[in-house]
Amino acid sequence: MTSRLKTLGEAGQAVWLDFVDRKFMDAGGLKKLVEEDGLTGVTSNPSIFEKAIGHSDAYDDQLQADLAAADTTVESAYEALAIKDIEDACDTLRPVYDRLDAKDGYVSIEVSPYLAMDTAPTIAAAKRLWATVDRPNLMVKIPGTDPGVPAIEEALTAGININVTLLFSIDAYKKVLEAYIAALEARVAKGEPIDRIASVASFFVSRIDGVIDKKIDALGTDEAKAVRGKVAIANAKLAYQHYLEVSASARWQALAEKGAQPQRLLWASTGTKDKAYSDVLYVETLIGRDTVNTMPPATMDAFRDHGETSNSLVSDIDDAEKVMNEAERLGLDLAGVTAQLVVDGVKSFADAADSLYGAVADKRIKFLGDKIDGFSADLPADLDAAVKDAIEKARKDGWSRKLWAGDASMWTGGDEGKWLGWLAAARGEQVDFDALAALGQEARKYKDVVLLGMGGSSLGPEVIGLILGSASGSPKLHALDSTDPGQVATVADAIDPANTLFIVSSKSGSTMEPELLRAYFFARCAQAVGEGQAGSRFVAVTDPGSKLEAAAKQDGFAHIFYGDKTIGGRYSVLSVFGMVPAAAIGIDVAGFFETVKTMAHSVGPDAPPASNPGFQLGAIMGAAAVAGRDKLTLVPSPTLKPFGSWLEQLLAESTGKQGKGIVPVDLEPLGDPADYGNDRVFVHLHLEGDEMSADHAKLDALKAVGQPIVTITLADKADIGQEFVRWEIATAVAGAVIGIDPFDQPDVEDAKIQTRQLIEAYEQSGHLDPETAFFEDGDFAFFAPKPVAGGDAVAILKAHFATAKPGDYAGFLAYIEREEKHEALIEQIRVDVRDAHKIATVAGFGPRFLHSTGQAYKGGPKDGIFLEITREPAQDIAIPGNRASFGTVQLAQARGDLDVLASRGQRVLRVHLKDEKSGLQALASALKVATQD
Ligand SMILES: O=P(O)(O)OC[C@H]1O[C@](O)(CO)[C@@H](O)[C@@H]1O
Repeated sequence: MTSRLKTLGEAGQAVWLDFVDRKFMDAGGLKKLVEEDGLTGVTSNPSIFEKAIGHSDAYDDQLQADLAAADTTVESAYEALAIKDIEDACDTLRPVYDRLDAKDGYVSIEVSPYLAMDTAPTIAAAKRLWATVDRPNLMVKIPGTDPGVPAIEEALTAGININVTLLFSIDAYKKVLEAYIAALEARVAKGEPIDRIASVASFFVSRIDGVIDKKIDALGTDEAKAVRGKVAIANAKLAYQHYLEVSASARWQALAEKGAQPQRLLWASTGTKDKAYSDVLYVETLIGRDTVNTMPPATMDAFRDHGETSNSLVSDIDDAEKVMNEAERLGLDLAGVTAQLVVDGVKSFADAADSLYGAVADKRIKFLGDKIDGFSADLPADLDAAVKDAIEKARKDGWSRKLWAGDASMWTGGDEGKWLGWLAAARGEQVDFDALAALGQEARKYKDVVLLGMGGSSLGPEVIGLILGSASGSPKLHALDSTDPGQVATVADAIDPANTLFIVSSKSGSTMEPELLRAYFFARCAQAVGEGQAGSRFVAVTDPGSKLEAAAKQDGFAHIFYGDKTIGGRYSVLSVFGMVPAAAIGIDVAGFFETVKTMAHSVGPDAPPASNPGFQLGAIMGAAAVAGRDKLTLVPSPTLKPFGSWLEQLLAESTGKQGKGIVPVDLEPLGDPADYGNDRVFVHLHLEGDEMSADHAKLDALKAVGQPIVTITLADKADIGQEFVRWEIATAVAGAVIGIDPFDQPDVEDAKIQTRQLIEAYEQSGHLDPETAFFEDGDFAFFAPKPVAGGDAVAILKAHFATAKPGDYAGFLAYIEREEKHEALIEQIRVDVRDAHKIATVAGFGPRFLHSTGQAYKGGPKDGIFLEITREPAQDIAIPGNRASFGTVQLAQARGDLDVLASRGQRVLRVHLKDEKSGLQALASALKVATQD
């Protein structure tokens, strides 16, 4: 028996299938429909692929094989899967296309629904899909939105077959038909053929009744009920009347004579949703010449079973008009409904795409295995719920796309969009791999590399140097980010200036410390190799047009590497600021980016927040900070211990402002559950193979009492580059959740100004402004804007920390040399204070931390209790061209810092150690006593 579906074809209506699925096609389902039911086309949309790919394993083999061949973005991974289905469908329909001489036999694939409101990217996507599939019976589907219409016209003009989707109103349809005609006319004007350009205008039917019928039910009157289930059909019939009118016009006839194919109306959304209606309602009522009905499988089965064909589309047109008039009289607002349906349609396809891309992103990460750093989170229920809310908000607002598009509305709506150059840098686009490889070769002639820079210009490269180390035969890296005379001397003594490459690194090119350090080391180098030769051993890394660039040119530096002004210092590690020093110690930067890119692909605009490693972490950090868990406590495994110093700056400078933000806690040894309050999130960064069983036991204990623990695992230390990307994205996201601009640093500037004033006064007078200790003994002198009561050092220290309350943190700001013995003593001090007061502790060496965590201490939450530590340097170092020595500058920095901290309402006390050698030990002992009992 002939299939009833074939009778539709006889009536001039093409039967298409609104469904794609690999298993169905592999089993020959599509071919069978072509052969037995006269099927002549296939349509797909994001919801269809979401059902096919997101909920089945039929695509896993291909995805795994694709990823093994080459990693790629989520969107490309998805497209490869979808395109394979579309190509197969095109090939199955190809005999139909050939038999009907291009009049039918088409298969549609939709451009990304995220683009529905963007003309230019839609055009680009249409062209890309057309070229990739490269089959004449492909149709690219573009929404008929206002921004979609010009894209449709341009794509058609370029010779691409177009299925216009999401049409609900006759007005929108009219514009689309006009665009089709204009495109054909444009081709004729250019002398291009038009006979094989095909287009359908997909008019959605049942969705209209879905909304209108609800309104009718709400009215509840008999006259309203009389048009129930009729408005969508009437609307479609009148659209067809417009088609007929235009087809009869002279303008169309002129094109038809040149072989133009009609742009067929395609009835979409023809599955019956309301069980009260016939399951073939939206097929039987809309049968007419030169149309298409694309049906979901169930509707197709129903029609095959009991559908009746008649010339329905052109019958009862008067009735259709009456229904429309009645709808208007009843105030059903069809115009408003159809406009809203477009918005809802775009949104529902975007939602489907979120779920589809999410499924692909999750599988991609699973199949990448240990090529991508692992991530898991154990969160208490309340935080877990807040994180899920933040993720859902981010998804609904399209943050992963907004971030990459530079849309500042996800933050404060300020100038955030101008500071996103680091995204391209994460894809390796800021650096010139060949130039870096050449530098790496050149640097092999040196024994050491000394990097002079602060904050973002030194911390990232230092982390790379410490974790990855120099390649064999390449120089050793010394990052110098201090004015501490002891620290400067340590580096100066460790190197031979004649056998050293100096990298002076400053984005702004005007930061005081690298300027002074450059003056010092340039003079030493000149002394060693002769005036005029020193420049050849110096490299500058700076943003174009900076003062450092001018100085480097003047002094004949060997190279100047230029940064990107749209990247802030703390986000600059994957630009020249991190990569020049990395190259200098022999790291293969191009190879390094292979692993970095895997993470960059994972956090792209096409990775929805729930499946995006950067957003997952950022949502946790942001939601936790908002809930008062604002002390992000890093627990690194031994090899990864240096990472925190880079991370501290990123988190603190980005989020710590307007009294809000995250206070990073690095290098505080893990304690027992009783040592912590409710203000922490622990992030365990683990390199497989690193031994830390004692810490694991402690983390398990913390987990057991409901402390939030995030675990990040690296299979190889070379994968540390992925963490730069993950944390940069996460920080930007956390900033959005917290509600601040993560790219400015408003409070660091104040300490710099304060310091400059002190130094300028010194340059004039030869001494720093006098200051008076409020208490002094043989070991210490204490300074504070408000003296702390107490008869001796222990009592003063005790009184200072006695103000601690839950949620506060103690900060130890040490303007002394950063070396092992000092680090160990500071660690001891931190543990004593933490265990005594149950508060988080942070520590920084000055002036290094000023360009890093200093922002959060000044601008972030006002719950810090700071102890600043200064000392009398045993040996000071003069700076060429300056009256002030390094020791004086450092002291001025400490004083400026203290003043600004105090002015921001933080509790501050400065202890000046009289004896450089024994002073810190004496302080640790005093604090031990002060924190006992
Ligand atoms: O690279 P530059 O311009 O010398 O800045 C160094 C550091 O100083 C800061 O501006 C803070 O003082 C950081 O943001 C930056 O990373």
